Amino acid sequence: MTQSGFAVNGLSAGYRGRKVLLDVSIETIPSHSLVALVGPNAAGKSTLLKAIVGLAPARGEVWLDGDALQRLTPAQRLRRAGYLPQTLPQACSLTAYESLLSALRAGCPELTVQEAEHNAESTLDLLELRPLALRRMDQLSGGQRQMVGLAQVIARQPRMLLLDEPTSALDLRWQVCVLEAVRQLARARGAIALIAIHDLNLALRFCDRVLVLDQGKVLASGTPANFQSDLLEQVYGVEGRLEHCSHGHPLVVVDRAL
Ligand SMILES: Nc1ncnc2c1ncn2[C@@H]1O[C@H](COP(=O)(O)OP(=O)(O)OP(=O)(O)O)[C@@H](O)[C@H]1O
Repeated sequence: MTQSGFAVNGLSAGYRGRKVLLDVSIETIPSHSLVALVGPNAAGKSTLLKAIVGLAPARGEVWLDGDALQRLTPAQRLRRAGYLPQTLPQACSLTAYESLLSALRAGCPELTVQEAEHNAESTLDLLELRPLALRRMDQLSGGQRQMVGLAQVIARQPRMLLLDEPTSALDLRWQVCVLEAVRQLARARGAIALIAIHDLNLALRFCDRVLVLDQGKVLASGTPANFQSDLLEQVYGVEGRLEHCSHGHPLVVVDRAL
């Protein structure tokens, strides 16, 4: 692959001989894009994100701007693709700002102090986190710590963002703020974001493409407008409908579990 963008070809991964991802391929995702990675529990979403950054053993090709990421070390991959795990950052005695700066210095040692401070401060502004800057991490709520974790990834300004359920601990307002901020990064800086997310309505509302993973395989991939309601039964085992809200956005309504 020589063009810019991100793609995966024939990626398989597993744990101790048990296969979890089976020959996953993702067509080229261009710059400026947000892609939602959806699917039921244990489908392999986290494993896919980890395999991309080299944190889960995998075979296959992962391409970013023509470079084969699988030939790089996990540390080198993490420089290109910022990864937010499902786990929250440590509840330590550092302030949110100190923890952000320290993650930034560890991840981007080439930055001067002024550059690191500038990146940290612009990230706090983007995510509206100034009010938390001087609060200790061990005195923040779970959602607040999740926001700081996201800030740690965004402040490094990676080409690609791999976010594992970045809104799972957040209330309605912060869920929207996070997705708007990631979309702004994609649109303004040309970043690519792959976001594992359970909330189909957020995925359909904010992402350019939705990738449905089920039992370790890509079952469907398309724009939100092409999302098929049959997938609700097939993948999630629920009876549901796809409606459109008064603003025209697709909306998933679940009637019952089957
Ligand atoms: N470290 C591990 N060791 C062994 N098996 C694992 C490990 N991590 C995940 N698995 C297994 O791999 C499968 C896929 O897990 P994964 O976390 O990738 O799914 P997921 O789609 O992210 O699920 P969820 O939506 O519940 O977070 C599951 O069956 C899980 O039990």
